[in-house]
Amino acid sequence: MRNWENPVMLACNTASKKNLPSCIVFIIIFITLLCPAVMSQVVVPGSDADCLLRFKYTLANGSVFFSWDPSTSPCQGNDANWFGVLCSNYVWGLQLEGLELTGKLDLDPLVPMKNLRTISFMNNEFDGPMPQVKRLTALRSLYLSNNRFSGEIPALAFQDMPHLKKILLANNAFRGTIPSSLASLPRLVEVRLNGNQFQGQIPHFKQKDLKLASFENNDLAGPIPESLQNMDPGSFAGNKDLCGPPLSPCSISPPVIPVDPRTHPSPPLSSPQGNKTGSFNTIAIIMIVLGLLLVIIALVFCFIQSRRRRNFLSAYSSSGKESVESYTYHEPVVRTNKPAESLVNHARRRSTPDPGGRLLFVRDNVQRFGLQDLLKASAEVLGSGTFGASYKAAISSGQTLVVKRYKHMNNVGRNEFHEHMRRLGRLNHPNLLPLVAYYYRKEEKLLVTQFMSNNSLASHLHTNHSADQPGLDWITRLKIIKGVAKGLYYLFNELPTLTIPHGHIKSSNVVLDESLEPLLTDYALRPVMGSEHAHNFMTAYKTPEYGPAKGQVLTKKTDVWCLGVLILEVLTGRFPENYLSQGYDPNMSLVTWVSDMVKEKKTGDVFDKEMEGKKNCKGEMINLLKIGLRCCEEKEERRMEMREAVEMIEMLREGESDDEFGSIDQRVSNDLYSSMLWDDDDSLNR
Ligand SMILES: Nc1ncnc2c1ncn2[C@@H]1O[C@H](COP(=O)(O)OP(=O)(O)OP(=O)(O)O)[C@@H](O)[C@H]1O
Repeated sequence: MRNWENPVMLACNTASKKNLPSCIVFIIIFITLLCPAVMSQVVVPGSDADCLLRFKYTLANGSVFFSWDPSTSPCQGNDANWFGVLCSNYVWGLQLEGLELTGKLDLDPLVPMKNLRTISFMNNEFDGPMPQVKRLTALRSLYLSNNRFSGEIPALAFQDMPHLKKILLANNAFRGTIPSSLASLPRLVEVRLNGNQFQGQIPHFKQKDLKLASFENNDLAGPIPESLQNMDPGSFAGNKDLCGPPLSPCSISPPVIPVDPRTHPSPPLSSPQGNKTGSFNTIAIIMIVLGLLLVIIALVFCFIQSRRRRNFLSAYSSSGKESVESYTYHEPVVRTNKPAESLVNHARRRSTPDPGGRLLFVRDNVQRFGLQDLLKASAEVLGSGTFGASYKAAISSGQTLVVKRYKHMNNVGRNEFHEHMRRLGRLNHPNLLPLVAYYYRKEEKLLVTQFMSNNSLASHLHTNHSADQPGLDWITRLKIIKGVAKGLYYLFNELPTLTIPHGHIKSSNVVLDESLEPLLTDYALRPVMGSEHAHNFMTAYKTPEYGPAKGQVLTKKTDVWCLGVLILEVLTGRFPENYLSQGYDPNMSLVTWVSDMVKEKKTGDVFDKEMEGKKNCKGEMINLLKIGLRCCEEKEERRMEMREAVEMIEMLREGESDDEFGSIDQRVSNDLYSSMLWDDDDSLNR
């Protein structure tokens, strides 16, 4: 108070004795000027904003929420102004996943938020005890999986939570018994407790609607309650003392029947019957030993045979050494074309897929094949990317598939992985390469897609061209960008809860079918990707908003930036060198180069010299360049929305537009863009 009282007092002291009216005028002016500034900082106590800000201050590294600005409101209609907040006029959810948040989680500041229905803090590094949730009475779903919470959960932790339907606590370090209040939640539909150290018996879950319950990899014991006996046996795996359906029956020790020695006298030890039993036992033991020997010989034989096999498995294991360091994008398609046999010779025989495991299919309209079919197929290494290697495998049924091996998807539990894959399997768009099947093993995963005969956009843009292999012409490049934009827009609409719906947009993740129609690959993998690997290699993390100085918060506009870079790459034919370094480096950025060229009035020199068909298309090419640059505005608030970018790309025409600078020029004009002029470069008139 003192600080702002002083000028008023000072003015009034000087003025009051002689001129009271001027003092009053001064006060009015002062209040008029000060009030808006003060008001904008005022957050109504108990409001959503107030609760969220108080919650933010409890977080050890809450400073990452730079968008949680007290002078703005968390929601604007159904759109969120604040990062991680889910809005529908009011705040109904918080989704703060994969942000490396640490420390204890204190949810008390959120208690007054009576509309808060869902909270997710999955894939962080919170530790300490289970946060107190039962005062959040409106909660429908609670997601705390993949953190480091520990200790026992009090029996009544979930008491009086009438609406709670989904609880995910998987892959933490909770111990003690499963809280009884959890089993009594009236509307529970899904509960995941896998990957903890829960002990004792599973309580009797009474809910009729319970659809999914996972208890695997705990220390649970005793019979599985009758209410859960219809669940998948996999839900109980990894608890060595659990028994009863759907697992094997509990061993019941035979009842000890008291025997009356007068009615059942024991046979004498040296009776002839006893001798017969003894010799029978000896024969049985010999037979068992012989049987075991035969089994061992058969296993050794199979093992030797499998090492001789020249197939996908060999190629797979031979490149098991391929690491991130060996990734050189300068040769975008590392197409070895080595026959499988030569790969066998260099095989390091590292980990191989467990032939006993199963391929899981995520869509119905594909011909089924098994892991064994892939193992037998002749394989070709397509390349080794940042996640692992990709193999082309032609199987006997005639299908040609691509098997991509991911080594960095270990921060997610089995069930979440399965669920995410099923979610990807439901996506269906002509510009998305559909996931066909996948294989899950703890340390690595395989994703199977169809092989696309025209390779990747990267291979077309960055390999040497010749007379019989010319570079892509303008019309094809525009068609590709239009397809990519449509595919991205579909992802944005279908996966609205993902912070970065694609996350890894780059030209090698755009493959082309026989008519050069583009299909996006490697999309929506951030939820199942290890944090460290994602930060180091996914293109989303090579954008200006990501970096220690910028608060490290990615948003949907991160994908927009990557689309912009792809547009510039397609138009210039230059590879974005920044993708080879970690984080964002403006000095290596293609965006900086293009912007500088434009500022120097050399726009015409920006376009790929190998792009045919440029004649009479200058206006539309410049328009696409402008859209690319508007997608690459460093300040996110100036960057286009995906919807806007897609609409404008759709409006572009293959040929010349009515005026030289194109039909959409007004919508993308500002100082930089209006300085874009086409210089008279002969190469542009081809
Ligand atoms: N379904 C497919 N059809 C044809 N080519 C493909 C297919 N999937 C991948 N490729 C090509 O195989 C090569 C290796 O792909 P891979 O996805 O392993 O690495 P990348 O895309 O270069 O990098 P990252 O691992 O970061 O995605 C790339 O040139 C890619 O375009």
